[in-house]
Amino acid sequence: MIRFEHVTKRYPDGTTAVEDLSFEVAEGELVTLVGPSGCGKTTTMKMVNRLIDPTSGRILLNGEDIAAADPVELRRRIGYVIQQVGLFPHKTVLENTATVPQLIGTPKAKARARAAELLELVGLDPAVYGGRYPEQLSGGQRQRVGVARALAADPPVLLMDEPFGAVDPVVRERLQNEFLALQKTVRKTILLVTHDLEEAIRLGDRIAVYGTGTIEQFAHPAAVLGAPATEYVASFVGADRGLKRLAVTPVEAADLAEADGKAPTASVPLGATLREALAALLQEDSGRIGVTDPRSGALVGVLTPEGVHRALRRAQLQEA
Ligand SMILES: Nc1ncnc2c1ncn2[C@@H]1O[C@H](COP(=O)(O)OP(=O)(O)OP(=O)(O)O)[C@@H](O)[C@H]1O
Repeated sequence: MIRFEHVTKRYPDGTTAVEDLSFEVAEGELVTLVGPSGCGKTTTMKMVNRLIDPTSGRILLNGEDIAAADPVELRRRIGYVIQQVGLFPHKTVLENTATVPQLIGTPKAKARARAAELLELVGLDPAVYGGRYPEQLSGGQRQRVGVARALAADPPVLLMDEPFGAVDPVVRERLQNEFLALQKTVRKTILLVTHDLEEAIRLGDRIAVYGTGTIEQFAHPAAVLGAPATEYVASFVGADRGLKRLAVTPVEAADLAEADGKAPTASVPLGATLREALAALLQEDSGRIGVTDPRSGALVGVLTPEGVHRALRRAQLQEA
């Protein structure tokens, strides 16, 4: 869906923001870009909707080189959510949400009906909040409006730059969870920038861990945590509670998929830690291991990297 091919961006002052980036985001996938300040995340993102053009390399959207696309037309297909939300202060919540559909010619009544639906979807009752102005909302509510507005034109692709950055940790976590539930329904192709590893792990189907201007590892969250590709990723991840969480979180029945077909060769018992399970999983070319009943030894189900990911998310929620 979104494909970077050897993309480099050098700013006129000589700063190389990103160098030789190549990666692909599949349709319906949520990829988080994580890394320290100044590593090139925002530059990567802004090249997708042509707020910035690459110095070399190319970016394909659905196989089409975006360098040939009309930027205005391109941005209609790509929703953009930024930390400072950028709501129009003199427009109501409903008007703000309906802005893009109206710009592209959706009749006013229809655009507003759709806006009300979306507000409902992001957890804001349109009857209560629709008529308010942005300054009459909390930070978290404003961010929800930002998400609703980005979804209003129903773009297949969403770019989100620290979308939950400006709120306190408790609200942030709630917004993240609501957003995950929403993504299950809308299945957009999403690139989300964050400097927060916890957020990257919780939200990402896959994570791109940035060094300086390059991606050090692009992988499933469990692989980033369990098998960091470089020393740099290991130290970035090591500073986090993620690895410790692997060591203290048990494999539960809810994390497993059904054991159909051939039984996996390796297995761990239910209740083994995620770290043990991940160690076994990383040795298995099939990408799945069996999980057995600790007493009878009977196969209970199979564990895949997605199961480890689910278990980690569960553990994070329990800690919250
Ligand atoms: N217009 C510009 N001109 C020159 N250098 C720039 C410009 N914009 C960004 N940079 C530099 O490019 C590098 C990457 O910046 P970018 O904003 O992409 O990083 P980031 O990872 O998003 O950082 P943050 O998390 O702080 O937003 C930084 O060194 C930054 O100073």
